[in-house]
Amino acid sequence: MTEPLENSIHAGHDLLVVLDFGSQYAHLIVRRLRDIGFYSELHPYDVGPERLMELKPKGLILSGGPASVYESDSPHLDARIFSLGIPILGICYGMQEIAYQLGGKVECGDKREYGHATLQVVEDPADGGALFHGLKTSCSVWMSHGDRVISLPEGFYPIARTENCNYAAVYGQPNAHASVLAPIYGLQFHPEVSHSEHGTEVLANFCRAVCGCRGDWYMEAFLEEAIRTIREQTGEHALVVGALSGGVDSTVAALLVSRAIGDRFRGIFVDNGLLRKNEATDVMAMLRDQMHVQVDCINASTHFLDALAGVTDPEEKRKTIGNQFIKVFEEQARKISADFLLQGTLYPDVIESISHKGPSATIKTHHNVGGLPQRMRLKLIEPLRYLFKDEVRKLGLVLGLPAEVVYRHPFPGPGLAIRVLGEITSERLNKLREADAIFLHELRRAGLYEQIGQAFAVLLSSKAVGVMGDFRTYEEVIALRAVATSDYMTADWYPLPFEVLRRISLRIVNEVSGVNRIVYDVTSKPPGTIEWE
Ligand SMILES: Nc1ncnc2c1ncn2[C@@H]1O[C@H](COP(=O)(O)OP(=O)(O)OP(=O)(O)O)[C@@H](O)[C@H]1O
Ligand SMILES: O=c1[nH]c(=O)c2[nH+]cn([C@@H]3O[C@H](COP(=O)(O)O)[C@@H](O)[C@H]3O)c2[nH]1
Ligand SMILES: NC(=O)CC[C@H](N)C(=O)O
Ligand SMILES: [Mg+2]
Repeated sequence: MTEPLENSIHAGHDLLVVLDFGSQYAHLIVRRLRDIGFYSELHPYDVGPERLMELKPKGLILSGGPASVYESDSPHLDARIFSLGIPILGICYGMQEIAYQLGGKVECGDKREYGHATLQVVEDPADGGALFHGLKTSCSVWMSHGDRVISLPEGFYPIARTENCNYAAVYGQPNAHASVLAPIYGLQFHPEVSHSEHGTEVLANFCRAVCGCRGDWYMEAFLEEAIRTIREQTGEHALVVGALSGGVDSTVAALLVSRAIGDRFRGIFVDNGLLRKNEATDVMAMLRDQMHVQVDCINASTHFLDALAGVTDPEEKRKTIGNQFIKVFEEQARKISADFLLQGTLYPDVIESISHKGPSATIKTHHNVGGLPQRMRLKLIEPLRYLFKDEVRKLGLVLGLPAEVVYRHPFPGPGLAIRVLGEITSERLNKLREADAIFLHELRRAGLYEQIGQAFAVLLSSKAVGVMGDFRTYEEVIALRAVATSDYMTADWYPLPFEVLRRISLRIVNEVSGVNRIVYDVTSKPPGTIEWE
């Protein structure tokens, strides 16, 4: 993701660069730092000193990683980086890499160490104490390693130990080692995980006391800068078009652009006939009347439903819907001669695309508008490109977005089409809409909506026999799905109270005609996915 600095937000903030050696916690480090007010970005471990000098970070953090430094194909830092005069903090593999490169020794330990350990800060002979300044001298930390440093490079000494690890934290004095021009710290434990007591304070000490960062990352400041950048990017006259779904990402992106350029932003909300009950009206009222965004609702439901007639395969549904969306967007953009396209790309999408871990298997083709730019030759605006979802939510609140929009459950682009299993007809869509509305209403009434990551009803593709008022029925089955999740990558089914389930089940079979049976989905992700198709 090498891109010109003037287009990014490095320029305005003290930057900390985290170099990714493949740890599953690498982006957690970035998130922790941002949470405590220090702007940070993830870059690949082999970014090189030239690019780093352009980025001008005030500090470098080397992440952990699955490899062992002494193996032949393990990832290594360009050694010139040690001489850039930038303070460095190595975490786990990062610390082992520092030792390995500067003349210390790392070997495979006889005991692996996972989980809690008690850290003891040791007597400090010089000035390596900045990292633990103001903290207890004994605290609990979280370890996850098999290798260990057995001798330190010249000019380095230990500043903390645990029972199994003499070098749980180490310090290298500037100039004590030939190629070290700024302070270097190493931690064998993981300060970024919440199980490490004082982990956040250790990171904060590194940023503030060692690197001299001011802690200038907060949403109000970001908002002002983002608005300025969008104005510069779009000039005086250009029009920007953006697809809006009422979901938090596209709504926050649209508010930002509207703030910056007013009615030169034109939002398009597509009623594709696959929306939830009252969704088109509610979303339009929120965007237009409440948030004063210029947005048109395009009713394309006949096109979508016609195209979906007879389609039952989940991937074919997604493709059909994606094509229909593109058609609508192209037509609208042509009509108003827009120059820019707004997209709600988030930082995890960017990280994913630079990951050196290689491509992963396609489970589902998630529809988004990513297919648009090449075909329309519109220039892209992606104001949320450096933000995580929780930062987008914070920004939404700063922009005055009501909490119910900010904390709304996500809703997939293909909508109810992937929740009506099997054939999609208006009649079946309507049954699902009614059942889904009852489910969500009862969750809100029971005060459970906010605790659940996502909840919805699914109309199954098989029918069930039942008895209603002495008559035999043979009707549709509804499955209820509610999951607890923070990132939607993994999820657990939510243990809804029996009384709530009982009320929902009773209401759906009584109020939605053509449905005679309700089941509750008790599958986590993995092995299930959140949606059924
Ligand atoms: N009905 C729609 N009309 C116009 N654009 C849509 C519609 N549904 C989806 N999109 C576009 O597809 C993008 C991807 O949808 P996605 O659901 O991933 O994000 P979101 O709706 O913005 O946020 P959330 O993840 O909270 O639902 C949206 O940001 C929006 O640009
Ligand atoms: O915009 C989208 N287009 C899609 O095709 C799509 N499929 C799933 N989802 C949403 O992604 C999250 C994870 O869903 P899965 O566990 O089903 O993959 C959940 O939040 C799902 O609702 C989609 N969103
Ligand atoms: N978590 C890590 O960074 C592990 C580093 C190295 N692979 C070890 O086992 O010690
Ligand atoms: Mg959505």
